[in-house]
Order: sequence, then C-alpha cells, then structure tokens
Amino acid sequence: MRQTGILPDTEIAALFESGALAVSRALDHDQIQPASLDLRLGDRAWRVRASFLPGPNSLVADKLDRLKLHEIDLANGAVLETGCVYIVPLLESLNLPAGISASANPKSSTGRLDIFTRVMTDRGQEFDKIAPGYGGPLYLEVSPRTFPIVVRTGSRLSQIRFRTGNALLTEDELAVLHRAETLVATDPPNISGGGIALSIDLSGEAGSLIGYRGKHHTGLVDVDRRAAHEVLDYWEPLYAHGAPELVLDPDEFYILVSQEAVHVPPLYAAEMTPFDPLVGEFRVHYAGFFDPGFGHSSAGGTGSRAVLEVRSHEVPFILEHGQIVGRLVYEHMLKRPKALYGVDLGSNYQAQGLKLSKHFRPT
Ligand SMILES: Nc1ccn([C@H]2C[C@H](O)[C@@H](COP(=O)(O)OP(=O)(O)OP(=O)(O)O)O2)c(=O)n1
Repeated sequence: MRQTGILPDTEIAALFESGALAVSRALDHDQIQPASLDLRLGDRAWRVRASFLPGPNSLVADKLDRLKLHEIDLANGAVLETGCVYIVPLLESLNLPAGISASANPKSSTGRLDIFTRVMTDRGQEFDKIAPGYGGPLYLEVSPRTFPIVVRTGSRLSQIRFRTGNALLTEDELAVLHRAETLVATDPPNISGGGIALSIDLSGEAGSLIGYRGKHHTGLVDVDRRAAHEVLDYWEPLYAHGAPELVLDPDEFYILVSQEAVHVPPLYAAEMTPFDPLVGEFRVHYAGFFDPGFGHSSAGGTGSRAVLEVRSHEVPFILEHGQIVGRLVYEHMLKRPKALYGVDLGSNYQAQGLKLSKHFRPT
C-alpha cells in the first residue's frame, strides 16, 4: 500500500472505528463516499453578524458568543435566508492521529445551488483546512447567495477528505497518466500550473441550451428533496445565439459546463482549483472535489463534463467559448476505494452534461 494519499472509503470507516472520527448520531448508510465523508448539520444554527475565523487563540464557540444574533432550531427544519451568514455545529467531530490532515469543500449539489459553505475548526486560521492531528468539533459557515433554503439536522452540505502526506501528481506525472488513462478528452491536454486546464463550453447551434442563470426572489429550495422543484421557477435557461460568448452580469449566478469530458481513474482523486485567483472579475466553482470513478467508463461515466458555478464580481465580464476557467489537480488515493463514483453508488452526476443540482425536476 502507498504511504501517502487520500484515504478511501474503507480507511474512512477505519477512522470511525478507531475513534479518530466521532459522530453524535449514527452515520447515514451512504455518508461515506469513495474518497470523502459527507458532513451533517447539527441541531442548531446561529445567525451571526459577519463571517469570522477563530484564529490561533480562540475556540469557535467563544467567538460565536460574541457575534451571535439569533439561535435557530434545526430539528424540524428551518429557513436560511439569502445574504445572511449562519454558523452550524456539525454532527461529526475529529480526533485525528498526527499523520492525518483533512480538507473540506462544499458538495457539488451545494455549489450548484450557490450556497456558500466553509468548515471551521477551533483555533483555525484558514477555512476548509484541518491541521494534522486536529482534535475537536467542526462547524460549518453557511450563506445562501441566490435561493433561500430549507435545512434540518442531518442535512449534508459539505464534505471532508482525509490524507496522509502529500500525494499530488506533478505535471510530468499527469502527462504520463493522461497517456495511459485519458484524463480529459482533449488532445493534447493543456497541462500547466500543476494541473489540467478546463475551459468553458459556450458553443452550440443557435437556440441550443448553454447554461442557466439563477432567478431572484424565488421560492425555497429544500436541500433534502430530490427532483422536487420546477426548473423554470428558479432558473432562466440561456440559449446560444450569435457569437459563442456570454456577458456575465455582476453578482448574478450562472451554471455552465466544461468543454472537456473529465476522467478520474479509480486510484486517483481530483480537485478543481481556480485558474488564476488574480483574474478577479469572476469566480468559478465553489465545489471542487472530483471522486475516483467520475467519468470512468466501467463506472458508467464516459463523457462526464464538469459543472461550473460562475459568478461575476464588480464589472460585467465577457466569457468566451474555450476560455480557461479552472484546473484539475490529481492526487493519489492511498488505495483503491471499495465503491467508485457512479453505478456503485447511484450517484447523481455521473455521465452528466450541463446539469442542475439533483433538487430540480429533470426537464
Ligand atoms: N464543480 C464540480 C464539482 C464536482 N463535480 C462532479 C464530480 C464529483 O465526483 C461529482 C459529485 O460531487 P459531490 O460528491 O460533491 O456531489 P454530491 O454529493 O452533491 O452528489 P452525489 O450525491 O452524486 O455524490 O460531481 C462537477 O461536475 N462539478
């Protein structure tokens, strides 16, 4: 077995057995994913004045005492409003061995709803990063940006990956792996900046669907209900016409799709990182974890594209077809997961093209 890499499902289960991962309510049967664990909301949320980080000398609970405005009971479900910031203790807590660190990311379904989430730890100085050997509670900051949402105790908005050491593939290793396994359906792939570039797809015959823009002042989205919401009540479809480009209006939210089909072989996990944080005009993808098996043919995934959550800031910005918007970095798994993303798990986004979150009725 490798000594460094991302812990697969079987090793996450072992963390639970050894007490490195504790839960205040029994794990859900499908909570452990091929390379991550879904995190669940606890029984209360606090609306706070503003987002914060605890910093090296504070516990989250102490800062919460100072900043909280209102306590909300999540046991029977509650509405979280757009534009507000909430802090929610999670049902999972950690007591990691010294050699294991972790990182968190919104689930893809959460990103597709434009719900901003970040995990916080006691004495944490960064969001979504959990230091090796961390022992203590986990909290989630939640801020719905476009739709008001209904959540309850047990709702799963975020996920955590555990790793030992550093097992990132170098550009040379990516090139070799691409030759053996075809990581993206573009030849040759653009391997740069430590990853494989992903670009935006705005092509299509006049009248074909190229994306969606979130509507304002919509009804609620219940994050635990699948295929329960009408697309047109929440989204304005965008169709190709004229030049293959799209003007992003400031502060609007868009769902678009990558031009490249993406493949994550079973012994690897991938993460989408921003193309260039210095291109400040727009932000792509809040959700960045790609599971082992995503786009893998034997897991039913041939042709899977990446869904891109895009938001423009400050000024209107023209996105053009083929523009690079992100990079996929690949890491070794410590070993092959027992179940792969896709057919093994009844996953929602295998073999997807342009796809809204699972909450909307398929059109
Ligand atoms: N910006 C992103 C992030 C992820 N994915 C893909 C790759 C992931 O392997 C897959 C599922 O991601 P999550 O596990 O985060 O999503 P959910 O848990 O919401 O979906 P599922 O129930 O299918 O696991 O979605 C994507 O297309 N675009």
